[in-house]
Amino acid sequence: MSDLRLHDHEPVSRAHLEQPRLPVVHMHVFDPFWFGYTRLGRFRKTGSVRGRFWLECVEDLRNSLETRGQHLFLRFGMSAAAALQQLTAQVQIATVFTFAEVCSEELQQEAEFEEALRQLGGSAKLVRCWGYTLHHIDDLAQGCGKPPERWINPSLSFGSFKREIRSCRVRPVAAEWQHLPKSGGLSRPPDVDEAWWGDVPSLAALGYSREELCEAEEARSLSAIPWRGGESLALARLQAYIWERRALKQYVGTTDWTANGKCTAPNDQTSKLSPYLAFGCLSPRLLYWEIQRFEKGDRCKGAKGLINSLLWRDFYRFIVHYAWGNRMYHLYGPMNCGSVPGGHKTPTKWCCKHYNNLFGGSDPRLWTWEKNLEKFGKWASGTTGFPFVDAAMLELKQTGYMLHLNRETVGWFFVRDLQTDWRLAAEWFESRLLDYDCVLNWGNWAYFILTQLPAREDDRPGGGPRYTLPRYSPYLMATQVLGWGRDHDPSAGYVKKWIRSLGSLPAELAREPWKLQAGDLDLEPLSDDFWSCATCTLHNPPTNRRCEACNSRRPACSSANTTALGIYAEQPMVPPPPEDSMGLCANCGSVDAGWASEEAVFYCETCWAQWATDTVTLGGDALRARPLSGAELGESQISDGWALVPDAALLGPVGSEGGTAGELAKPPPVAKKGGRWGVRDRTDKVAGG
Ligand SMILES: Cc1cc2nc3c(=O)[nH]c(=O)nc-3n(C[C@H](O)[C@H](O)[C@H](O)COP(=O)(O)OP(=O)(O)OC[C@H]3O[C@@H](n4cnc5c(N)ncnc54)[C@H](O)[C@@H]3O)c2cc1C
Repeated sequence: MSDLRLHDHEPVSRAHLEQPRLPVVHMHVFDPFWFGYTRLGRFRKTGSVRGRFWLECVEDLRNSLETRGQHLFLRFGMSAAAALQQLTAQVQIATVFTFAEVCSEELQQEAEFEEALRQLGGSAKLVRCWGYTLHHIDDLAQGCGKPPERWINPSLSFGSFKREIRSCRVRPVAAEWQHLPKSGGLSRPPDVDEAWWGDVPSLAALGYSREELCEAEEARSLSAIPWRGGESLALARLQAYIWERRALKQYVGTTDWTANGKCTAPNDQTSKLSPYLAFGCLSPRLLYWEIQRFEKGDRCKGAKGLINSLLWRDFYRFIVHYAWGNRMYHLYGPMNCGSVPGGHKTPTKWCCKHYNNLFGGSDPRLWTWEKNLEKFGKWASGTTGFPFVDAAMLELKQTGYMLHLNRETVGWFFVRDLQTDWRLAAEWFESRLLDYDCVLNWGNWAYFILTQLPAREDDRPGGGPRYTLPRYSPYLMATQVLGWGRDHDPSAGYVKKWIRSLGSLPAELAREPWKLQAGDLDLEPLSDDFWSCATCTLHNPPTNRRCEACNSRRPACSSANTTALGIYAEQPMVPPPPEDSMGLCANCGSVDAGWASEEAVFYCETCWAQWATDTVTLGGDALRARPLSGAELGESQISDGWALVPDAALLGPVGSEGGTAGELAKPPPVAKKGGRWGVRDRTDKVAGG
């Protein structure tokens, strides 16, 4: 069983209903592959916080089955194919019902399992059922009026997907097998010794170290939501969110970034159901129908917002299945694989538009994609010097959770400002996220984050003068880092929660500590209060070092304020925008807010925006005019990625957190399975429901 629930579970329903006279074995296997290491960064594939959640889900499932007179066949330390062999020593298998997979590693395991089943001889067959999505794959063709292969292509946008899927129905929740009477209705389990069924393993038995066990333990006390796994808790959370707290009215949606105050984790502005959806403890269809039921009595914008979020899940799952395949893991993104077999030869219209977006975006093929472990290490360990980024990364590391808003912020900071191979960051998320889900994580990185690269003059395809301004700002480019910090964490409560050393600073300085200069900590007062000038008595804003009227210095403060700021006493790893943002624009001559270029020439915001618009207009044609040559896109560079980096180079400060140096130097188990970094050019068929 891969979706760890009993409601709306097609494989379980079909196993019980289609051959009611045959006994049914429910099986779950903890394959060591998932507890190994990621390919590039050698991080634990399943961090211990998620590992513990997984065990809780399985425990809950086993209990639910037992209350219905059923058992769960459990094995760990072996693959599902090996477990199948143990199973066949006791029972004869007629049919195996399972969920269809779409990502390469899961497909690889599915293929191994199918092969093991085939080698058993006999007539046993594997039936793959479609699960996971709100819309059933079999309904797409009829609902949308054309076969999905015709319209789901690598450059399909979410907006177009939504338009197409609008007329497709959502099936009712399939709960039929649960309603069968306990005796007589359900198929019986096979008659074998109790010990044979196996037990839920401990984290230690799965190979986690003592430090990792402590980490999992601590996460619960640090997290705003003490996550526990299991279908029962998922259903309780759903009930509480929709019916008890009627929280749909407060839902603003993960991508509605204009709604302020979203980074206080316990609030109801998002559902916090993602770990349950990721482990399949909650069916998206059950959630959908509950939202519809709520809407009948109480119409609200939040209901549409939450359904929209579920459509994002569908979008990624279907596009990976039909179009992206392994291109999702490509350095240049799934729409822009260049000469990769099956990839686009030239950028599509969609990607030109998106890579030249509002932010003056550029084509990822033109980037050097540094393999800079020092930068990555600072990002992952929450020591970039930008508190809004660091707080989010510390929350992820210590609890396994991060709000969508923060995922975007740290992601954009990573690609725009650190300009390091984004796949390493995606792997860090893979390891750490409690709600990790292959298509959602890699899909969001590839579709949402990678498309936000800023353009620089050097990236200009075709040469010749094109931009009105010489270069993009040398300063922090991910505006979310400061802007969203101000909007969503006005009191800096979030930042201070995760970075204790900033606790005594006023909100603005806690968010932007570089505004403190040498000697500032000796000045009075460091609070949110205005301070009055000793010379002229004017009340000055808390961040002013000198009086606005007479230029006198702020009075000295008591020693209580001289907290050790650690890394925040220094400049962050990317220069923040200069404090004084007013100046004479070198382009239009006005005195206005703006910032300087890398050549230290000042331009106002309007001219920068105009430059970005010109980039959008001109970028597409220019890119199409000059497809990159094979020489620029060396085949090995494309397919090998970081595999070209010697093992030793990967042993950085962050990599070493995944285990000892000795462990890290070993070839990762992932490599044996391969698959993920190749390009899959077929779509696997699944059985309809
Ligand atoms: C770089 C990056 C990586 C991500 N990795 C994951 C991941 O591994 N697993 C994961 O579940 N989500 C991922 N997301 C999407 C999103 O951030 C989370 O689903 C969301 O924060 C979960 O919180 P929630 O349940 O309160 O969301 P809600 O707003 O309550 O949304 C309900 C559900 O809709 C789905 N959903 C919401 N937003 C998105 C989205 N943008 N894309 C796809 N599905 C969405 C999720 O299943 C979510 O639980 C990622 C986003 C980014 C930017």
